[in-house]
Amino acid sequence: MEAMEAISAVLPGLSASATGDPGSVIPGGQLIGSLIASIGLDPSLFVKIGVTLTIVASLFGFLSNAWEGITQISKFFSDNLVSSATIRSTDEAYVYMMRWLYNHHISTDSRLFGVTCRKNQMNPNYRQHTRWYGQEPSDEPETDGIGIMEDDLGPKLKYTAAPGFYHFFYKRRLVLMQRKLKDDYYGFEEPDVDLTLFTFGRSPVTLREILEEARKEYLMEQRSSTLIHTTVASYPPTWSLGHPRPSRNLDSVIMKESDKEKLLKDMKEYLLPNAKKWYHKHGLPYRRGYLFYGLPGAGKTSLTLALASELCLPIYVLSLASSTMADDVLLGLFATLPKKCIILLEDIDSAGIDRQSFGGSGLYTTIASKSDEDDDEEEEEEIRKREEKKKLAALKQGSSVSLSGLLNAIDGISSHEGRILIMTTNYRELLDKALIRPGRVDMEIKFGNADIEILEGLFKAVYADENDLPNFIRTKEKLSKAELKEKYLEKIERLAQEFGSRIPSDKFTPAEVQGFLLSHKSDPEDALDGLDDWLKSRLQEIDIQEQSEQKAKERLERATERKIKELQKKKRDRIKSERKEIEDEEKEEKERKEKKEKDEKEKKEKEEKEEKEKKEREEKENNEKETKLGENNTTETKLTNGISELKEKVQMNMVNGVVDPVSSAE
Ligand SMILES: Nc1ncnc2c1ncn2[C@@H]1O[C@H](COP(=O)(O)OP(=O)(O)OP(=O)(O)O)[C@@H](O)[C@H]1O
Repeated sequence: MEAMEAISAVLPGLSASATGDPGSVIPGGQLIGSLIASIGLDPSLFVKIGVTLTIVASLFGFLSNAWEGITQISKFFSDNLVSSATIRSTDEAYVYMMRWLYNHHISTDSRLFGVTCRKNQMNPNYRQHTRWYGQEPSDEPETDGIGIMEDDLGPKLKYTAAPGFYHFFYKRRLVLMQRKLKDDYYGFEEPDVDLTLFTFGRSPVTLREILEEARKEYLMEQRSSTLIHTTVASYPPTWSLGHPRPSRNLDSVIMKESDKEKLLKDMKEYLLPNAKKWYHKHGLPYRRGYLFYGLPGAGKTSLTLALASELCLPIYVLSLASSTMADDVLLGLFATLPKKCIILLEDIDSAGIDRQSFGGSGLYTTIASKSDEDDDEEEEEEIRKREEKKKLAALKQGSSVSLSGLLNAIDGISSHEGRILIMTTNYRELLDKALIRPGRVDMEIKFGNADIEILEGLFKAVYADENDLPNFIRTKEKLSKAELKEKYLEKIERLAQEFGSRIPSDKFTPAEVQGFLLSHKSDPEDALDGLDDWLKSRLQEIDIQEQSEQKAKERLERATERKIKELQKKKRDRIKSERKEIEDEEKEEKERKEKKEKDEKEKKEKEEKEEKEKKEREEKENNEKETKLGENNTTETKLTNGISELKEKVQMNMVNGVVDPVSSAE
């Protein structure tokens, strides 16, 4: 009964039916009521569920409206009352900011943090540059601004703020920071991150101050390093900043002092503030070019790096031997160079190799265009050069940069003024003259094997480090630090001279000698002790190498000789066959002429004969005619005479009356 009352409270129609009230509002209510009653459920449960659902629904509605309201308010705030700056991790400014955050201990000590021991974790773009010259990245500050330190066990962990919201105070102002992964990051590639800074208020001044401070701090730090830009293998290739390399002291490059001084003076003069005006006044493009040529490992790249450090210029490195390099790419890269920089063009001999090897234009066109009458010697020399070039081309992966493409890039319209161009090559003799003519190359520096001066210099460069006073000077005297240093330097000077005198001059590259010294870097005397063994083994190696090179050279010479002979034979055969052709032609011509003359003669004779015959025939005919005429005349005369006789006879007969006049006449 109680149940029925409850039901009737919730479902009046249903209860009405149940009680047999004909005024039931819900059809079937009676049936549902009796079903609920029959399974013994308390209908008030439904009431409670219904009420709860209603409350939850209302709460959701309220919350969603409240969220909407909050979103609107926050949007209003961010649109009107908040300033923000967003930096992508692919941008250089990101590096400045991350370094700044690291320096100021912001985000690295946050509760949520990312951890890695890998280098350059956050920036895939920059990571590519660590492959510069095949070297492993050093422990210099990385692109996400955090230096990796190593302990004895290996790289230490580094901490970065995880994606999310952080806050910090800058000049007593609250700054919010959000690190957010790019939306299209799927987890299997390196994450690209957006860093956004917010300040309250409509003025962006605080944010700009932070960014400017970060930029200054970063660039000041970089002053002690050289910024090296390389190309990224994207399409089209673009410049990208690699991780900075520690500045290289010019003194650490051992070469002829006079060359070094001359070069530095020239570059400094070129970079003087009024130099540009001077160039323009004299109608010259404001550019300067240098060629460093010679053996590999003799210091060309080292000198470039040291010059960049000395002159505080960034370096832009381009390798023409790279297979991705092409004329249009080169032009594009030159066009985007900054106003003052060093552009280092490596392996310039590889420009145009393909073209020359396959005889498009250039050297081989020149050969081809030479007439056959040229000196054999000259031709042999050209063939030799060609063989060498082919060999070289085979050694290198073909670059598709043509000579004209390179020249265009160097001093074409799109080439910026103000830059210093340094070209390096191991094969100066293979360069096109156009490439190294004055105006493109204003100064050349040759790098060769180490002579005695360089050997001593290399020794001193490794051991005479004033900051690194050695422990190998053992003396019982009590010496001050300065005295100890002097003594040490004196000793190094002596050892350097000994070192220089014991190594054959011009036999080893500076890189080789440096390699040996570095294997004894903690003790100069140790280096001298090990020198004989090293020299013996190296000289043996060099001997073997020279022998095999000699053999290869001889093989090449023999092959070249054979080729030259073949070509000469071909040439002789060709000349011979041409000569024969000419002779045959001349003979044919002569025969033709003779035949013609003969034919003409014969024809003439024939004509003459015919003429003669004709004449004779005519004469004969005439004669015959005349004879006939004579005969006719005789006959006529005879006839006339006969007729006269006959007439006379007839007349006589008539007179005599004997004959008929007609038959007598017949
Ligand atoms: N003249 C030098 N003075 C000091 N170090 C040198 C010198 N030459 C070579 N080295 C050392 O040898 C190594 C190779 O030198 P570097 O790369 O400058 O040679 P390179 O002439 O540019 O060679 P490549 O033609 O192969 O590019 C470097 O580690 C460098 O420090």
